[in-house]
Amino acid sequence: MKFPILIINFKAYENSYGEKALQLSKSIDKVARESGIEIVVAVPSTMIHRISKEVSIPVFAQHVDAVPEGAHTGAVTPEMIKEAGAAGTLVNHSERRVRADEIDDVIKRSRRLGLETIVCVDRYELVVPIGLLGPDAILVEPPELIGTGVSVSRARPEVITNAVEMVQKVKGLKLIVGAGISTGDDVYTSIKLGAHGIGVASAVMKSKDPSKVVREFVEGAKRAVSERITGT
Ligand SMILES: O=C[C@H](O)COP(=O)(O)O
Repeated sequence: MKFPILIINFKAYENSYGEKALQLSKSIDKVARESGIEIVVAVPSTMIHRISKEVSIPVFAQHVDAVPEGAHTGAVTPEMIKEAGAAGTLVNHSERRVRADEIDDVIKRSRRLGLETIVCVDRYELVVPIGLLGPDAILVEPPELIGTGVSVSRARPEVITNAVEMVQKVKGLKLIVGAGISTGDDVYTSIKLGAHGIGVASAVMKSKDPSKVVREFVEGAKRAVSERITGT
């Protein structure tokens, strides 16, 4: 992963699968290539193979099951998503919580397989304990703001500033923030406050013009980074 980063979680929206998801991924891929900003799409497991063959951006799973290979009907393991073409996986999303020992197992197995992990937590207090398990990034999202269009950067900026302080205690760990991110300004503010990127779903997936939204996000990220460089 390169930073700043935008994580676009397709969840199970009506355009998260099939031809619509493929076209959406291709349009996001184009924005990423034109802008040079890293964008990851987290897609349903059934779409990993199809999308990863057609785009150059990293394709992530939204979840994997921490079960060993064997008799586990319906399970999707880290090995399966790797073979399908995934570059990594989200872990412990608030809509798909798992136990701490499962988070640990998925992080370790993923690393052995060359998969990256982004572990979601619902509060900044978990950044250090979960970060010490060794994921590539932590995604902090207050659950009450998810899908509301009211962004964490506007409604709860202290979540970001506290998480920024915490993430510095874990060497190499990157901080992504999300919940309600809707505008380029939300992305700008999140990165200005010290996050390495943002996670988003509804603002892109429910938009009539998702590419436009993603372009606005990219502009927000670029503005924040250039101001950091110039110290403004
Ligand atoms: O994974 C993404 C988050 O749950 C954010 O969702 P949202 O952008 O719809 O608030």
